[in-house]
Amino acid sequence: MKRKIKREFLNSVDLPLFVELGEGPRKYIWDIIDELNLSSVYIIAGRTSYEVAGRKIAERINEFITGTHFVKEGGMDEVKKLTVDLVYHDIDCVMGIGGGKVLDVAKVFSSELNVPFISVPTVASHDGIASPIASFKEDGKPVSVTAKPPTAVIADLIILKHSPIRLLKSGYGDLISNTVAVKDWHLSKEVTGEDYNEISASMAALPAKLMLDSAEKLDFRNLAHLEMLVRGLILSGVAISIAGSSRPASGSEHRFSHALDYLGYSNATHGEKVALGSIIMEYLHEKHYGNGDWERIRFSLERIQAPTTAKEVGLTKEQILEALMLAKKIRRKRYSILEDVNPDKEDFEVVLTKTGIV
Ligand SMILES: NC(=O)C1=CN([C@@H]2O[C@H](COP(=O)(O)OP(=O)(O)OC[C@H]3O[C@@H](n4cnc5c(N)ncnc54)[C@H](OP(=O)(O)O)[C@@H]3O)[C@@H](O)[C@H]2O)C=CC1
Ligand SMILES: O=C(CO)COP(=O)(O)O
Ligand SMILES: [Zn+2]
Repeated sequence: MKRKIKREFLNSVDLPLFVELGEGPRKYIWDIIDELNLSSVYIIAGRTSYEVAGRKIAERINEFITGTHFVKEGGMDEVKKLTVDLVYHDIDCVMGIGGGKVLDVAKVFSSELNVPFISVPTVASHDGIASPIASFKEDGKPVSVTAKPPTAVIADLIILKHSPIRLLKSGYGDLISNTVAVKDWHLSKEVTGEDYNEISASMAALPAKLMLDSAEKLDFRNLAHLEMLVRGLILSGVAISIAGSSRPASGSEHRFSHALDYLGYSNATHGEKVALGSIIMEYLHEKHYGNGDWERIRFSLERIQAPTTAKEVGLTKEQILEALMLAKKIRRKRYSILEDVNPDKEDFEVVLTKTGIV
């Protein structure tokens, strides 16, 4: 199969210019503002994240702040309203301080204004902290929106250490899901000739492997371990920018999670859903190509006390099967183990039983 190599992206990849990750990195905010020659920073935050991190940042850079918005529902409607309200304001940077909902609004808003985006995550629940992707709901259905990646990421490990543990575990789930996403991507390269970027794939897969290798002793309240997780999520975001799509970090396991969202099933977090999907899809990769170790994924999730069964995420067997069948119909162009093996409902039932998900 002759492959079409995409070369144009080499000159046009947008990557974060500044990444500050450590204890109390907000001391660098001044320097970043100075380096970027900014004068009017617009803050987007959540009520909690503002108290946890935003207020102190605002005090530090008070003279540069031109306004603050507290995210309500999130989503494209809120971005559109902000854009209409503020398009003629003097804003030369948007700083998002918060969880995924806040960062997604800030990311897309900054893209609409075409100004730099500074990402200040207060939770590390998924790889959106440094990626060019926002994930919104429209009429209750998930939609992925592509924006510009952050110009700077300022991740304070002390704040993240005290964030809800369930969200840190979700970050772990999203990161290890890259293992499956990259296998799907590689499979597609082999079967369909899809363009594949080794650097992007490695940046996504290696931190995921490191996490899985460390699962035995992982403790997210330990700063060194937490740093490994956050670094991995940042690299995952950069891998997405390099690939020009979420391909390295979103494969069949994310399609399962999107299907659950379409159907409106489960209140599980993004990371919990993609982690469950990873067990299922890794099983298929292992069974059909001997490429994978689904038990290792399940073990690692058990080890960090994240859900590995339908019951733990409030799903029935029928709901999971329905989502798996729907996952096959979503994003069909993104060739994966689902297209390759084309499992039917009975096949999926076997997977669910063998993996102990139901
Ligand atoms: N871009 C992407 O690739 C992806 C984006 N998403 C999107 O991200 C969102 C989910 O993100 P997620 O981070 O899980 O959740 P949220 O952004 O909804 O945050 C969860 C809760 O944590 C609170 N919070 C934030 N920081 C802290 C802290 N340090 N300590 C205590 N509480 C805190 C928030 O409060 P408050 O808001 O009041 O500050 C909020 O109530 C969804 O909108 C989803 O669609 C999901 C997957 C991928
Ligand atoms: O969650 C993501 C990557 O981890 C974003 O991917 P999607 O493009 O599937 O929304
Ligand atoms: Zn994800």
